[in-house]
Amino acid sequence: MSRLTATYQLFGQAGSFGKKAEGIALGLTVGSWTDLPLLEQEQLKQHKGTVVSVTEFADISHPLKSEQIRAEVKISYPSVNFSPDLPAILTTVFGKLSLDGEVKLLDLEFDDELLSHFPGPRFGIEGIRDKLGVIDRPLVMSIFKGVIGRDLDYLADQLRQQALGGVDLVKDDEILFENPLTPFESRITTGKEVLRQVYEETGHRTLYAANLSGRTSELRDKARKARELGADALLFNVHAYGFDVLQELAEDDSIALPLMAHPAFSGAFTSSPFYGVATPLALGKLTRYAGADFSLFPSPYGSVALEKSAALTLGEELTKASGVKRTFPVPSAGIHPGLVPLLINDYGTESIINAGGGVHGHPAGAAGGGLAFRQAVDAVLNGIDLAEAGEQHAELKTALELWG
Ligand SMILES: CSCCC(=O)C(=O)COP(=O)(O)O
Ligand SMILES: [Mg+2]
Repeated sequence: MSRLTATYQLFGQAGSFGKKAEGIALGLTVGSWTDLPLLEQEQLKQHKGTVVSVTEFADISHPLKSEQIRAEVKISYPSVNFSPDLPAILTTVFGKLSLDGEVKLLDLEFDDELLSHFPGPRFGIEGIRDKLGVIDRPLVMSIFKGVIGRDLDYLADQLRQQALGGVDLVKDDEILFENPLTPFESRITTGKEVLRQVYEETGHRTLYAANLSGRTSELRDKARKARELGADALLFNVHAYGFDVLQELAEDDSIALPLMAHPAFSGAFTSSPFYGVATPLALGKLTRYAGADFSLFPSPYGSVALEKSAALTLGEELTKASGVKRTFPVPSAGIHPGLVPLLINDYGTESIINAGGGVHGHPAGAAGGGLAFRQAVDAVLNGIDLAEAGEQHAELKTALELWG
């Protein structure tokens, strides 16, 4: 019988966790158990949650309640209890429970039967590399900045400068929504023309991800229109909408565009050490299962930093072998060329170096900023120290002087 196993973090008195875990396993499935007549127990057996393990960490006490220690409990739920979609799954394993004190959902393990309902990314790392024709290095992405209140000409120029810097991808900022100055459809058609011109002039291909936004009921039609207009990819604020909305978009054959998941709003339910959902599960495994080809997240070193082990586990969740294609890890926020060695060391070549301010803030403009990143990537892959590479490349040297 197919089952889903959830791992939770709890705090409490040593020795108290077995009872607590049993309460969760029953409370989220059949309710009471030992009070039931044998006949009813037999009828409900296949629906009952089961405590798989209880692990107490006697050496890790609660930072504010010293009498309490940390524990991890694993509970398995029969898949027959829920329909195979993330809203039903999340409500089963962490619905009412998420409101019940200091409980954090750390992980979910899907068996093969359940995973077969989650096709994952349509393109994945290999599919995106095929589109770009780049197979042997981390990709470089930049972000439109300061474009609210600006017109299409301004956007077109900013896009041209970024593409001339040799970046592989450019994404809208997640705060650029539908607006009269730069409507979604015009951004796509104008962007396509700008990138075509740059390709003709330089032979360099850049893909543009426009922000798919608006009411949920409008998204499918907007995304289909984007495809008709020749869009390269779509940015999506998945955590403001919900995983299932992403999955619907990813599975729709009439959309069939790469989808870039932005982490906006996720901090609201991942950041607490005591509550919510672990970051590697939310921005890693579930974002991948829901079909994102790219997952953006705060790197361990930039301006909005994630705790390092969570940031590394997140990257592993996106790329480790599983029944679905791999999602590109995109560690972001406050990234500048001096961080490229750390990023490649931590995330390897199957990742994307992504920067907004670190591209646009370059004294030689966005084109110089993009070049500095590409020079930093090439230096790292060739085993050359950045400072040494900076002696050969003026853009990199300037960036290192500015940001270190
Ligand atoms: C919090 S990760 C998302 C990255 C992002 O959307 C962004 O605008 C980063 O910009 P920055 O200038 O910090 O590179
Ligand atoms: Mg942004």
